Amino acid sequence: MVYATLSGHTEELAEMIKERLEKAELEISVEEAYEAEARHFQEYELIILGSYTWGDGDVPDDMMDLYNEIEETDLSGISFAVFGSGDTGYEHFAGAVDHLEEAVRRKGGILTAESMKADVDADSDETEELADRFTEEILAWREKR
Ligand SMILES: Cc1cc2nc3c(=O)[nH]c(=O)nc-3n(C[C@H](O)[C@H](O)[C@H](O)COP(=O)(O)O)c2cc1C
Repeated sequence: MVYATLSGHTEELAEMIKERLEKAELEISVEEAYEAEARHFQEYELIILGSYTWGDGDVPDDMMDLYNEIEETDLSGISFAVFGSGDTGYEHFAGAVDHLEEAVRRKGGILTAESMKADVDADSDETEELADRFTEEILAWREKR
């Protein structure tokens, strides 16, 4: 799992997702986006990308190097899931999630679950439910492999 966070919300989501996957006995390693390199993606069964959104629905700076690498990497056969934190008060809610999803798709990556977009102002039950759904889809995909 690779994520970018500024004020910690995306990190909280990452933690929720990690907990759930570990409960299902999956082994998961977590890195912040600035530490990660797309060329290592092929070493993993699944890559989970998480990001907050910046500017006008944009991928934030600390995700940008990785995003650009993704654009230059053949992702054929590599499996992904994407999540992010955003604010529905902005015109492009969690736009970075859409950009990452599109980049993965363009480069031939396989999206294994519907992307998860969590509103920073949502109550915690709602966010927990989103995380449940997201990880359940990932686990269902894994069962089918
Ligand atoms: C300057 C600025 C621009 C933002 N632009 C967007 C945006 O376009 N769309 C969106 O959904 N959220 C936007 N946000 C909200 C953040 O993505 C949101 O607060 C998120 O929860 C931050 O995640 P983090 O705590 O992991 O850093 C913006 C926030 C700031 C401060």
